[in-house]
Amino acid sequence: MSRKASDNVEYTLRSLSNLMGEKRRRQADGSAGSGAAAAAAAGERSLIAAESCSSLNSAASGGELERAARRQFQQDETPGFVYVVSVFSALGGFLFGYDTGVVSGALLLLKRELNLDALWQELLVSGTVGAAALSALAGGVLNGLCGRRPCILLASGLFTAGAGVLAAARDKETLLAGRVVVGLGIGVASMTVPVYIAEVAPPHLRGRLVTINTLFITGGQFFASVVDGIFSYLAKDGWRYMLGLSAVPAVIQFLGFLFLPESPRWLIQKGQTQRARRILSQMRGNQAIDEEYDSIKNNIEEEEKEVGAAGPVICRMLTYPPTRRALIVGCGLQMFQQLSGINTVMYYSATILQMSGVEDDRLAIWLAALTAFINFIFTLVGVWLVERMGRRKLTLGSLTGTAVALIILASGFLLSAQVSPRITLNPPDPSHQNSTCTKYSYCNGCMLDPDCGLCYKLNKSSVVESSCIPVDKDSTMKAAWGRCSNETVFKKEDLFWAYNFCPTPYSWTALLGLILYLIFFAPGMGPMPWTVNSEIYPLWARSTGNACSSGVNWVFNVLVSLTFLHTAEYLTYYGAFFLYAGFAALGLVFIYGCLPETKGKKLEEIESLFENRLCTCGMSDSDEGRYIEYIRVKGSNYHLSDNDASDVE
Ligand SMILES: O[C@H]1[C@H](O)[C@@H](O)[C@H](O)[C@@H](O)[C@H]1O
Repeated sequence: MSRKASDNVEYTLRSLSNLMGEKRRRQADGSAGSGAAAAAAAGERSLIAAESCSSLNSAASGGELERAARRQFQQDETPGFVYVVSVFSALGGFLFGYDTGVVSGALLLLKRELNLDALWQELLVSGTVGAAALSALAGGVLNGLCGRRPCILLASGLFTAGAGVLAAARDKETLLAGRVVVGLGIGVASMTVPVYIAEVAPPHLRGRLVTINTLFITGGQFFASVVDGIFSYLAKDGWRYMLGLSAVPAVIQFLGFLFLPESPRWLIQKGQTQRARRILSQMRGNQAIDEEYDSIKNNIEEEEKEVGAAGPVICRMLTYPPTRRALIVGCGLQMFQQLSGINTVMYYSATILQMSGVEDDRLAIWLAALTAFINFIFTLVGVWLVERMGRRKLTLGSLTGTAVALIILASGFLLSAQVSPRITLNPPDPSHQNSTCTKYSYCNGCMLDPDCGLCYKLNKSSVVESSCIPVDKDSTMKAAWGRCSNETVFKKEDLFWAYNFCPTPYSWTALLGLILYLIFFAPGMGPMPWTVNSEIYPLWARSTGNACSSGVNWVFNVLVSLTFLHTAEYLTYYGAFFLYAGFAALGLVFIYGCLPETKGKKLEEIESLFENRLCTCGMSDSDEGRYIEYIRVKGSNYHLSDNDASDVE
């Protein structure tokens, strides 16, 4: 991906002015009296400035300078080191995705082996997410005090220790301790990695490199679902492999980061300027770093003068309007990411697939891996699009599609509920326990009750002889008693068992909604909240800003996942998905009004985008639609889309 030198022509000042001279002669021959002719009377330096100005304005004749400058630019290779550093840090994203994704498969085995009740299953899932929320918040202070590198080392240490504890656990209490340790690692990694990558990346690649971190998150989730699928065949101790495997990338990251450098921006802030310069030039290869270095340094000095250094950072952020606005935008983005229901959709993908006619549990697990794969592949599309479309357009387009997909998904559930099969048989309970299952007259009620399932026959695709029966405590694939209690027997007798879904002719609508949801969500709403947050805060507020917004992400993650089943009970499935569609629509209004474009800008320039009132921030993207490229001509910086080339020397 590094920029390859297209040819080896060295464009010096002389060759550029020769180019200018030639063009001037041609212009004088053709039409006299151009603005360039006037500039010809002035010295060589101003001549070049005026010439290049007019040459860039004229699409027909300005091509030479632009091409020359572009060729010079192309010789500035982005060193592979930046990619190495980004990939090693993004392993934190991989572990975030893996550890949050793997638990659903592990629980299937654990609940049988360790006899886990619903409360313990819940604790093992939300213990991690809750710990992540807390440590993301604490990570802000750590990042500010100790730097990005020690935080990444700490996160990989926690991931390794957690994986070890989980793989060796003998009881549920130890498992919970391991999950909490892993959660602490996830929280620190989720807020540090995007910040670190944004701080080492050159501006034209920043969006892409930070988005790679989310690609690794979804990659981790996909890998986890494959591991779950494979080890689900191993009834004894399969969960130990599932939970312990994450130690491998964690150790790799830890070892790698022993040799990788600290963020140069953090070092400059702490006054370690020599080290910062050395690392910055390592990251920029053959490009001059003076301008970037000075701009970071001046920016820090100005920030200190403007905002002062007294008081806790969060108070200074809240009382200084540009950072307050940035914080609202950053936290809002993370909140709407979770409120549009990604984790519910992912978690319930197996159910949605079952609704659409996939009856085998194991097949549903593999199809859930397919869902995670779609999420991963379309995040890759986001990596490709982010520097082309920019953050704002990508997020707006993605959320619009997500809202439409949620409406389709909800309609699928609604249609299915409306044609929900009637319950026609009510066999007596042989155990004489009063189960709630007998009270339902339609499959829809039976499906929403986690204790019941539907046993039925099919007569040419219509459901007949249906009964709502308690589900077996050890396996959701069969009933506790009656016609559907013995899998091998009932399958031979053409009986079917539906747990968590109702067989209806409209189930494909929900499947269509699910696929569209992932296609639209993954390239934009998945990665952009992380990418944008890594860019919008000035250096003094970056750690705290990212800590708060990551904390918001995790808090809403827990809220949405924990409330889904209750929401579905009160509002039914379609009600829940319509609710998420409503949140997505609100998110659209928020993003349209408040999210400015940050593409191509230096981190130090971004603060100025938040100088206007919040609701007008979204309008301040004057560069939207323009392709910005900084090129260096003999050590100076030149902006191809600027008309003023007076700094070309
Ligand atoms: O950006 C990520 C990604 O979209 C994941 O798929 C999701 O599980 C996370 O919650 C989210 O923060």
